[in-house]
Amino acid sequence: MTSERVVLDVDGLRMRYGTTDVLHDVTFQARHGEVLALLGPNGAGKTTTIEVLEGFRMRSAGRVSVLGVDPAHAGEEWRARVGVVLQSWRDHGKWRVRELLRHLGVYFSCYATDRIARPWDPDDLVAAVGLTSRANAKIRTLSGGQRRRLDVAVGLVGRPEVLFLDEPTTGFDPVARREFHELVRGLAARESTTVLLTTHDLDEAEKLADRIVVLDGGRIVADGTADELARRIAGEDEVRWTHAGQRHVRHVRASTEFVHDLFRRHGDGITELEVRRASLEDTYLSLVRRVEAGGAAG
Ligand SMILES: Nc1ncnc2c1ncn2[C@@H]1O[C@H](COP(=O)(O)OP(=O)(O)OP(=O)(O)O)[C@@H](O)[C@H]1O
Repeated sequence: MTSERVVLDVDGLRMRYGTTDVLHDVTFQARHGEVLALLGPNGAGKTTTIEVLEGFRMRSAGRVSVLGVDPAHAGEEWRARVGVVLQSWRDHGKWRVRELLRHLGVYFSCYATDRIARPWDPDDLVAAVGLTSRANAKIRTLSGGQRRRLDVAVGLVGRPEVLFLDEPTTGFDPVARREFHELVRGLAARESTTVLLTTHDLDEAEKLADRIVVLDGGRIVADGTADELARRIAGEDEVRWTHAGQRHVRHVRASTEFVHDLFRRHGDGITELEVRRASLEDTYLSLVRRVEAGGAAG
């Protein structure tokens, strides 16, 4: 459930490396408890955007506020309220999972508030990321997907109010992916955590995100719910039917009227009717092709 409070506020963000601009005037907001997915082709600027918001990169221009604070000048207290999932726990191979989480949690205890108990209890946290059976295992014995779950647990140990996830489910098997999606939805629903994630998995974006922001060539080319984007951009549904023993396929904008008309003309002669609405994948591909061809974004 989202409230009106703006937690991420990005206005006119620009990033330049040498003489190359990689982010042009990026503007978006996320509200308290909202899950926002950043989508876009390789090199679109997703990681750069998320790293500026995490306070790990200095922007070239624009205004950025995370929990009301500019990440470029934020202190320890702000950092304790922000969760970042890094892939940096590979070097702690001799540590055990619960032991590492307990150790890292100590740092957050002085940032506990009346509302937010910090740190997250290590046993509850290993359960939340599905690592209970490996809680006493040494990190070097974890599988790739289990290490990635540990990365997520490390990002969560301080019960962050905002969580940044850069391609979080790379290397997850389908079960781990499903559990991770439930974890993120649960964080947003129960803890009102605001989540910004990047992904190349359109299915993941559709399942997880309240809103999707599509970046291409450093510019925002679409911003809305998966349904809004589909309606605004792809617009065409696929209708398949059989008539007089012949299979037909048509792509139409107004499929309901088209189907009415089909039945008016052929009545019971229509069999095996299927209507497929434009998926997020159709929408995304149509959008990226349009941008590549130099057309206006939707
Ligand atoms: N340190 C850097 N110096 C120069 N150019 C950089 C640097 N980091 C990123 N870039 C460039 O900035 C652009 C955006 O990169 P970024 O990593 O943000 O894209 P991305 O959308 O996350 O891509 P991917 O999906 O491949 O991870 C790319 O053209 C990249 O080459």
